[in-house]
Amino acid sequence: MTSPTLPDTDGRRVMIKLEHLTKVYPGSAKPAVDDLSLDVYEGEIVILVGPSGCGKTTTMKMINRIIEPTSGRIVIDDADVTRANPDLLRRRIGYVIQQTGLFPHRTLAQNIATVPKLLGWDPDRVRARVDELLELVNLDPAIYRDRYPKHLSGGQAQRVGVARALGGDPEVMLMDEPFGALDPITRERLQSEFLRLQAELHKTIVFVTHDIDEAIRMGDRIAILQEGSTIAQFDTPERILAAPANDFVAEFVGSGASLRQLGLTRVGELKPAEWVTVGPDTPRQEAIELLRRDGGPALLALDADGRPRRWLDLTALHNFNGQPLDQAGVPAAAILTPQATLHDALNEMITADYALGVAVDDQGRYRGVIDIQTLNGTARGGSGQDLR
Ligand SMILES: Nc1ncnc2c1ncn2[C@@H]1O[C@H](COP(=O)(O)OP(=O)(O)OP(=O)(O)O)[C@@H](O)[C@H]1O
Repeated sequence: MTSPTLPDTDGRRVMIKLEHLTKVYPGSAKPAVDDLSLDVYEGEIVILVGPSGCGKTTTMKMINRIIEPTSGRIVIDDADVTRANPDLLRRRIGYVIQQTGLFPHRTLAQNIATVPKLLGWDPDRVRARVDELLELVNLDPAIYRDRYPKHLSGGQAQRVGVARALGGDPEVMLMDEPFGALDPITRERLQSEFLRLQAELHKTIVFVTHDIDEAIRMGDRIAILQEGSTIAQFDTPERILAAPANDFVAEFVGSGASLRQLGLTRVGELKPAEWVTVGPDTPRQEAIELLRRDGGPALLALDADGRPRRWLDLTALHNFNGQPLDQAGVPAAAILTPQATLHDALNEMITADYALGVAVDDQGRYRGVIDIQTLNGTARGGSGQDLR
């Protein structure tokens, strides 16, 4: 696939272009998909999210031509595939669905080998690819290669579904509620695994869900659809949460939007506020004066390596009996690594002694504090960084 690029206004390459796509099922008065136009950039995950029956699956099935559009055009990698041979097209598109669609009477290796075989790869290359893909989705090939789908848990079957879709190394993946039938814990694990995989593979992905949390977690951009696959808003998760385009989107995103927004920001992205700190060898009298001058409720004692250890209030300092300062007072909880989200921060802070999170670097060294104003500022769409 070495065709000329098709830049859009941002200069990013468009990999999938839907133009005025419409589907009217025979006997239906209303289109299931009504004049949908949408661009998907190379290497991004676009989520289609919307209420049941709004036309998400119909849209996906049109992209890989399981369903023929009534009108409109589909362009993939610069080629108009609206009239391309559907069998050839499907070898270039990985398709993952909720029910996995694995062939029950074929081993997992045979399932995963489906497209590579159709592509005419030699048996050694197919075998190597199957093992590589099983490993990629965290299933040991020695154990799983010769098993049958019925021997798998839901999560494992879904992993094999992903491996099979990746078989021929397609540039485009269509994923229709791939994790929809899994319990919440398995679902979150597979979402994380898939995001890690995508960070390596950079596929262009259209992903359908009706779960807004999944959309926010997985999407580079989210198209919120109304009936007839009409786009209510097509934007990044951050902007959809911060500025819903209309009442439909606001209602769909729901009352938890502010909390969800906190899940999008990592502590490492913020400049934490300063706090008064002391080291293990700071003399007690100096610590007391520091705290009095600061007027705050407590000092943060760091150890010799600069890691936060204890909170020291005036009582703790007065009761001090000579031990190093990083062993007095109460333990510093709510320690936040750069990878922690502000949602994690809130969770920690509400049970901490001083309702403060302590931001540390990757080595656990003190960077500053995160307080409720930081969270408030982020939830309200500001920087939330000027705190005290
Ligand atoms: N084969 C079909 N024949 C006639 N109508 C259909 C057919 N398949 C889907 N529809 C109708 O088209 C509309 C869109 O259906 P579609 O399955 O695309 O929606 P969806 O958004 O994927 O829904 P869900 O989230 O429930 O899977 C619905 O009104 C549905 O009843």
